[in-house]
Amino acid sequence: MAEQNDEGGLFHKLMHGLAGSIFPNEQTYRQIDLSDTRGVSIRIENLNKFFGEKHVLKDVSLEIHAGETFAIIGPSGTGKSVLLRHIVKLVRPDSGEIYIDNNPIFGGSGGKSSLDYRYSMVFQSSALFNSLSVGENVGLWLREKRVCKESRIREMIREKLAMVGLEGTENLKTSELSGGMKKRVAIARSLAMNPDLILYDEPTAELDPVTTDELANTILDLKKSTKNTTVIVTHDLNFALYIADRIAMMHGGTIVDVGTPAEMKASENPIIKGFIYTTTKGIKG
Ligand SMILES: Nc1ncnc2c1ncn2[C@@H]1O[C@H](COP(=O)(O)OP(=O)(O)OP(=O)(O)O)[C@@H](O)[C@H]1O
Repeated sequence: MAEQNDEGGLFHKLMHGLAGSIFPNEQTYRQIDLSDTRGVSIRIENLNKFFGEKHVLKDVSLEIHAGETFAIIGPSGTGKSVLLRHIVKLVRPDSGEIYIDNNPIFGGSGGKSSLDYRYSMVFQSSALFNSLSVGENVGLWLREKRVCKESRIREMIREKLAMVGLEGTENLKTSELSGGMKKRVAIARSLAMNPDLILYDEPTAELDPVTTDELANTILDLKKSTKNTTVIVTHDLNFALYIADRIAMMHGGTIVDVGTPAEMKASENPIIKGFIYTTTKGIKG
């Protein structure tokens, strides 16, 4: 499992199915203007990570622009999730740095180390609390941080559920939902904090093709109504081609290439061509 991070504890973050936020101190929570969301830029420089003898990330460098929907694709076990977890400081690199809006998050030299941006992560499992209703799950972070009055929290829960096409579901039991609905509730919960950065780890895992399409359209709709930066790790090539502004292909712990969906489809790189061929079973289109 991922390591303890230095921003308040891994358990606390995972408990909510989202990564929370990086603020210099707890007081800042009470001064948050939740209507003020921006997209953040991410610059990953020469990141290396070893697990024992295993060199999982090999000098990874990557730039993700503010407001972009960026997909990281590649076969299983190539380091996609490990890279994603570095971006939210669930894992520390052995060397290298990640800059968010030009601030080094691991405290390298040349910038402020304390940041004030909100990020949330939608985990593969959705990580909802079955004992809570849909609305209670969505409102968890807002209530815990007491960022606004209860009446506004209820309003925000309704707004976020509407954004993912689940209006009127706040009183449903979470345990009664389908996999696709759970995923959308998990997204609504992540949206509750109006994140500047939202990360998805294998969002289409365990979803059937119809539900995957619905999820893709939900994410595309969110792109129109939010300014945040979105990073998606997936091995679902078609999903990435459909929703991403740009895509990075990972293979064996390195970034093979980065480009728009059209550029990736037209790539002559044998690793990318091979991945497209195997995931589409050779079907052209
Ligand atoms: N905490 C850890 N301790 C030891 N090894 C790990 C840890 N986390 C990941 N790994 C290893 O790092 C490699 C990359 O894992 P990662 O989960 O990033 O792959 P992935 O590309 O996301 O693929 P998948 O979609 O199958 O998860 C794998 O070999 C995995 O076993």
